[in-house]
Amino acid sequence: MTQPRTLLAKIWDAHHVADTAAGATLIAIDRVFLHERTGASALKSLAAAGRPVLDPARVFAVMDHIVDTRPGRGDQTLMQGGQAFITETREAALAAGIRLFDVTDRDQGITHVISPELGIVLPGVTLVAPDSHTCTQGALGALAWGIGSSEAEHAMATGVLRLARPKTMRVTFKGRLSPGVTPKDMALTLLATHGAAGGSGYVVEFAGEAVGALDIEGRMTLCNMATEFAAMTGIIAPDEKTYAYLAGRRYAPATFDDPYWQTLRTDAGAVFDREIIIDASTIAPMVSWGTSPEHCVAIDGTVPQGPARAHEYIALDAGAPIKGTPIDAAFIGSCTNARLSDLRRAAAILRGRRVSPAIRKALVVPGSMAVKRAAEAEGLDKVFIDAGFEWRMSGCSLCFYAGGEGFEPGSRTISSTNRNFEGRQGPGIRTHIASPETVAASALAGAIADPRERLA
Ligand SMILES: CC(C)[C@H](C(=O)O)[C@@H](O)C(=O)O
Ligand code: SF4
Repeated sequence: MTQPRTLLAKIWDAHHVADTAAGATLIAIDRVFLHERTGASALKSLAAAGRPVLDPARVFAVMDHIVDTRPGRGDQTLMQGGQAFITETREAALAAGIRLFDVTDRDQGITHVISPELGIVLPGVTLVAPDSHTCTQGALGALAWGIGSSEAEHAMATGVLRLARPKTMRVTFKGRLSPGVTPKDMALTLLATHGAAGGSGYVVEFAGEAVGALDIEGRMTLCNMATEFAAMTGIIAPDEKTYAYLAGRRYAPATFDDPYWQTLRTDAGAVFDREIIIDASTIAPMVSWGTSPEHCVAIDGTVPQGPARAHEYIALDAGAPIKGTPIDAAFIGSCTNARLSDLRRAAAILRGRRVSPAIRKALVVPGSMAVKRAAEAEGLDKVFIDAGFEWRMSGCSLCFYAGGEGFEPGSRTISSTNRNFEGRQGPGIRTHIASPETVAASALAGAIADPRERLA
C-alpha cells in the first residue's frame, strides 16, 4: 500500500526534477506571471545576460501595480518616476515574446484576479510570480507562491526553481459561517488567534466544511491572506466547483479528465506537520485595529492591549470598542476582495443608500476590467456611484499607494485590502482591514459598523 500523501506532496512529487547535493529540490515550474513593478527587471536582466525565456507560452505579464485607476487612463501614472516601469515592461515583454495584458487590454486587472479569470492557473500546476499575494491562486488547487525577481529570472530561463521542502499545515474550518460572515473574516480570525508569523515555513492547506462551502472567489480571499500569515502559500483541494469555475476559460483545457487531477486531494490518514482547527460557526465579522494583520478583533469586541507604537499610530486605546470608531474614508479593492461576488455583496448593502457625510473619499476599484464590465452589466456601478463611491478602473495602486494617490493624510480608512501597516495606503493613513460588507456598512454609518445589522 502506498503511504497516504498530502495534496502538497502530490503536486511536489509530480514536479520533482532532481534533488540537489545541498538537500534542496529542483521543482518544475509550469507558469510564471510578471507585473510591471517587479517583473520587468527580471525580463531585462535575462535579456542582458543573453538568455531567452525557455518557453514564452508559459509566461504572462500584466500592468497592474502602478497604473492609474482614474477613468480614461493611459500610460500615465501618478507615481513619480513610475512611467519607466510601464514602458520597460512593455518593451521587455514584446522582446521576450510573452503574452502581456497591457494597460488598455480588455483583460487587464490585478495579477491574482486575472490569472484565475483567464484559466491560466489550474489545479495541480506550479505557478510563481514576483508578488507575495500569488498565494491567492492556491484557491484553484495550484501550488502558487510569491518569489523574488531573480528567482523569476531563473524560472523563466530554466523552467525550474530550487526549493527546500516546506512543512505542511492544515487549517480546518469546521461547521458553517453565520450570515454576514465571510472568508475575509476566516482569514482575519486565523491571524488574530495564531499570529502573523503562525504560518512561517509552511504550505497551509485550508480544509473543512466551511471551506468546501465557499465559492471559488471566496476561496481566493481566504488563500490571499496566507502570506499575511507568513506561510509560503495557501492551497485548497480542487472539487467540482473548481472545475465548473474553470470550464470555458480562455487558457483552461477543454476537458478536465487528466487522471492527475483526480488525485489532487489529501489522502485520509496523511500526516501534517501542524494542524489547526477553527469552528467557523463562532466567527464574527472581523476588523483590524492596529498595524499588523494579526491586530484584529471581532466587530463587537474591544481593542486589546498591543504594542504601544501600534496604538499610537492608529490612535486607539486598549479597551475602546472598535465598533463606532469614526472613519473618514472607505475603499473596496485589491486582490483580496474586489471580485464580482465581493462587489455584489457590498452593493447589496449600499443599494438605495448614501454614505455618511463624514466620509471624505470612498472608492471602488474592481479587481479586473472583466469584473468591472460584469459589474456594470448588473448595474452595480450605478449602485456604488449613487451611494457616493467613485467607480474606478482596475489596478493595485490605491491598495499600496503605488500610484502616489491615496486618501487625505491621516485619514482613517476602512478597507477591503490585506495589509494595514504604517503608511500602507499613504502617509499617515490608518487602514482598518475588513470584508467588503463591513466596508459598505461602515461607509454608510461613517464609523466602523457591523454589516449584520444591515442584513436584518
Ligand atoms: C509590489 C509587490 C512586490 C508587493 C508584493 O509582493 O506583495 C505588492 O503587491 C504588495 O501587496 O505589497
Ligand atoms: S492588490 Fe494590493 S495586495 Fe494585491 S497584489 Fe496589488 S498591491 Fe499587492
